[in-house]
Amino acid sequence: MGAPRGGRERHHQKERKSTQAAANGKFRRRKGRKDDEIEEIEALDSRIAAGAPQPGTNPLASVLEKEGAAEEGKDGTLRPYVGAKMFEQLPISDRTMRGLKDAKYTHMTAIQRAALPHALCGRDVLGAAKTGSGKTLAFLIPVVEKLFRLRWSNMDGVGALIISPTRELAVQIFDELKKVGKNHSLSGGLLIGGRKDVEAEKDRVNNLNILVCSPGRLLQHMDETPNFDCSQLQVLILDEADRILDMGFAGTLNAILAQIPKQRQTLLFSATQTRSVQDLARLSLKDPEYLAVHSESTVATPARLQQTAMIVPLDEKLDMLWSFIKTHLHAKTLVFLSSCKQVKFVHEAFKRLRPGVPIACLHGRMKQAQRLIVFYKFCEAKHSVLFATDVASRGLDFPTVDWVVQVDCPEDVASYIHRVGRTARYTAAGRSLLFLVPSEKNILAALEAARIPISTIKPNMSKIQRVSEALAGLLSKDPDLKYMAQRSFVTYLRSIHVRSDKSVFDVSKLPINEFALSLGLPTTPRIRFLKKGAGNLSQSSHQNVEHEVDESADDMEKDHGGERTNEDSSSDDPDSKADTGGNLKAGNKRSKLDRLFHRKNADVLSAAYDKMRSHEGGGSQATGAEEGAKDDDFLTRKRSTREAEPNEDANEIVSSRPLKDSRQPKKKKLKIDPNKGGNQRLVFDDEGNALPPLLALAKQKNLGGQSNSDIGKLFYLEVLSVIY
Ligand SMILES: Nc1ncnc2c1ncn2[C@@H]1O[C@H](COP(=O)(O)OP(=O)(O)OP(=O)(O)O)[C@@H](O)[C@H]1O
Repeated sequence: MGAPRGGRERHHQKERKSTQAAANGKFRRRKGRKDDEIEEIEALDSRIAAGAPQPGTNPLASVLEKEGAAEEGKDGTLRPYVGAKMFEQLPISDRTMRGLKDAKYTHMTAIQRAALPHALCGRDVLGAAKTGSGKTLAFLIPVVEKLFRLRWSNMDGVGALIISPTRELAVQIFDELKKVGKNHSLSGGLLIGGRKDVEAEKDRVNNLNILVCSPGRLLQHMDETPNFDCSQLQVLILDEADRILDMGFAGTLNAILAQIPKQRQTLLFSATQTRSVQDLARLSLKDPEYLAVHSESTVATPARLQQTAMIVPLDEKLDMLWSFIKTHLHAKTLVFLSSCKQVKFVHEAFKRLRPGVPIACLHGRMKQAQRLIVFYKFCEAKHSVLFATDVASRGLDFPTVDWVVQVDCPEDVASYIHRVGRTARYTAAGRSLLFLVPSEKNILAALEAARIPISTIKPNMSKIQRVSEALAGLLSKDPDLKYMAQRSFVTYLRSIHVRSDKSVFDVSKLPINEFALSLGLPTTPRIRFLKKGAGNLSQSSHQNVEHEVDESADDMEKDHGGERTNEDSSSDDPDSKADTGGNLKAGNKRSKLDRLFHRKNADVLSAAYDKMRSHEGGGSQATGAEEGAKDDDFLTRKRSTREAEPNEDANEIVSSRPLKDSRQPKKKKLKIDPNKGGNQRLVFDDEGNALPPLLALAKQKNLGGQSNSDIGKLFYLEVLSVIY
């Protein structure tokens, strides 16, 4: 039964009226929102212009009288912001402020206090600050704010490029961008090598406003993607610029710079600044503000980092590493080796020996999805050991790393600083241990000259657990493992051979036959590159010399030659160079070592070894490990060098945020807004193929209990996702 005709008509009229009223209301609300936004932008612009810091000054030197968010413009004056200590004192939008609050970012770190006032004014910045001191936010906030104040929309295309040296770092920056930008209606994308479906990216890339990229992939899009348009670009960010150059991306970077507008803002950040970065800055920055916030610091590494070195004969390195792991079963440890092949071998061999703690490896020859699985797993692990090459040394923010162990000596001081910087991040404490073979002792003087306080310690020999025999047993049963050991042996010697500073790296001083035995090899592999000019190192006189290791096999693993490729090549990775003679190039750079050592704006660290000893029982060290002894039993003090003031950084980094929070593992948030037009979330399967949207939605529902492959998928789900 229907309503009487007149009644139904009246009912429809009423419905139409209310729909129209709702539409008008919506329109008014939307218009109101727009007006509010314009008003907010005008207010921000005025405040930024009125309070701009003097060019050439460091805002850290100023102090704002009144803390907290005073009410804006009540008495007609515009609130100053130079010298601000809290984000809410800055002229930044309400949307960004809400994002920062949700992420529990309230107080700024020193580099943020120094760089943000200049960067918000649109100035170019060359920023240097210690590892773990918050450089990422120092460049992300200006990016988001600039585009917001320009009322950038999807129709405007690419407004900002953020270039990172490694894929993992790009992923991490993208995670941080999502926190800061989540309340903005800007879109962002992650463009990194190692994914097959570059075609799908090509369809979307033009609609995205902020691109976080590795250099190779970005240039690939610039060259191959029809209509890829960066002509409206407003901001360029170069994170870890010196690493981008060290990895051989100078050519790629030049090609990128040639294709973007000269009229733009450029921000360039790194914990270590080299001559090449200064050259790059001259080329790509205009009247930049040089902000080196820790240059006056008495130490160049984080204040809460306790650093030690230990002289370890080459043929005892694995015993020492094994003993360290066994005595630190309750720690989270990052172990650096110099090449992929060493990482692969040590990881595989130790895995078979079952140390009693989860172990994993990360290097540039792994498939991209696998790399991200390892990356996220290590982020979330409480007790774990990760064997890595320098692919993990820059910028990566693994939470709660207790120890960084450098089994192989870093190439230079900058490399040392970045490696140890994976621990003691933000306000956390951490420890590091450097193994040096006797002939590498000279690097200690260079580290001291670079204001790095490092104590020399010696192991407690009664705690040493030998592994060579166990390795020999494994290798005798497994030819594949034996081959890995041979290649690890050759690659290590080659890495020393190509380094130019012979006062530290002298292959002729190494006990190579003993080294081979220590890896479990019954005979010493023959090494082609040592035949000539290897000084007193004579392999041929040794009866145990084996057939030459087929180095051509190594060569076959070389990068595909170019810096750009769509596939899983290592083109975006430092390892591709490290394993294949790329060190020669790096070796040339070593002629600049002296200048590096005397660099003024490196990082900082402090921490007396005495304090380290008294630290016993704190953190998650080996206390309570059933199988192992305590670390302090294993490591004993020999000599202490310069000792820094314990709380040097206390005034520079203040946060109301509990320490625990800064060390929380990053949880991925997946948000779907089906009403959002323009940019669509792309979803890829394990092979990197794009999935239809509905299937993608179905898959996202199952992300609760993540298997390994789910974690890999998480990364792909976020490629080209929208920032809400
Ligand atoms: N203002 C802040 N308040 C609280 N935590 C912060 C703040 N700024 C940064 N952090 C946290 O400090 C840690 C280190 O920050 P970030 O990774 O940006 O350091 P970085 O200087 O870029 O280090 P690296 O030189 O190693 O790349 C991160 O976990 C980040 O979330």
